[in-house]
Amino acid sequence: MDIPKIQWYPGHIAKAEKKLSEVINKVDLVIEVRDARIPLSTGHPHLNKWINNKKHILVINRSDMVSPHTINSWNKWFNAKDQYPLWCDAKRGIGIKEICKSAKDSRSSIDDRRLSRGMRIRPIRALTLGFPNVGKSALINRIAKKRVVDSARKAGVTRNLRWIKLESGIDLLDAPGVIPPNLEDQKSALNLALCDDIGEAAYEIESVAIEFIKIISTLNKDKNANISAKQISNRYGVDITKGFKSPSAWINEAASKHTSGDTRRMSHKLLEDYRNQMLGKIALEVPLWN
Ligand SMILES: Nc1nc2c(ncn2[C@@H]2O[C@H](COP(=O)(O)OP(=O)(O)OP(=O)(O)O)[C@@H](O)[C@H]2O)c(=O)[nH]1
Repeated sequence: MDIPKIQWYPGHIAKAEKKLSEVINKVDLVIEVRDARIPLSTGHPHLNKWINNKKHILVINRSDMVSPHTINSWNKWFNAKDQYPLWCDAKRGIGIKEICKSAKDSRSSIDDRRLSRGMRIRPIRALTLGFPNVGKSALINRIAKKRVVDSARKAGVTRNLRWIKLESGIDLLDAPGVIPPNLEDQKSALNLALCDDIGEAAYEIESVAIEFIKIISTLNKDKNANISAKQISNRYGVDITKGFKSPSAWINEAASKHTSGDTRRMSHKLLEDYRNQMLGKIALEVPLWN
């Protein structure tokens, strides 16, 4: 696949990664948050190195944005790798109880570990961590049962650490840890761009929109995703299911109908509609068994 180039600054990433490791060192429990539409692209290859032997809960947020069928397939895939993700919708507060219970359950092994190292027992310290825009702040607010962090604010890891006391003997860091996007893998970078996890300055919006149409026309061959292709065809009045020439021809035709022929504006509209769930539940990644 000819994936559009997505730019980033390596120096910026190295600095952000260093800061993140410093924060991780101060906690006992890492609540890693990923995006249900792209559970692999929102996982970072260095994460295991950063979290070392700390307790780790894998949360997949935005469960409302994919189908129950997709969630089932992913569960089978993760379980086969001995991983047990907890799915949630932090916007509506679904799945939060299970995350709190899992954090509470991890207390005893963290306490035992501290005791075995001759350390005092204290409330365990937890950090939510993940790529930009996966829903970390929304999750913190749900876990804390109050608004402690602005859900759209760009939270940094540099300011003073402030802990929120939870009822269960857990102190939760009020700022999320932001993982810098891993853009070496251009396929993941494209998925992150589609889900708005990378600033628009880093990519050419029209080529990303063309890739999106390519993905939809491929998904169209899968009967479980058929609804999305129909929904998109109906919404814009340009058929993506049959008589489909090429992704750029589709964008041109849609642009002539909706944005006075402006393909850039049409690309923007298409991606915003996807991100705002106007196009149905579309998973950009599905499990691949090898
Ligand atoms: N549909 C849906 N939207 C969500 C969910 N969780 C968060 N959002 C929305 O996604 C947007 C981003 O959420 P945040 O909580 O700010 O994401 P974040 O990971 O803290 O983002 P950064 O601060 O950029 O790192 C907000 O508009 C939230 O309302 C979810 O489970 N489902």
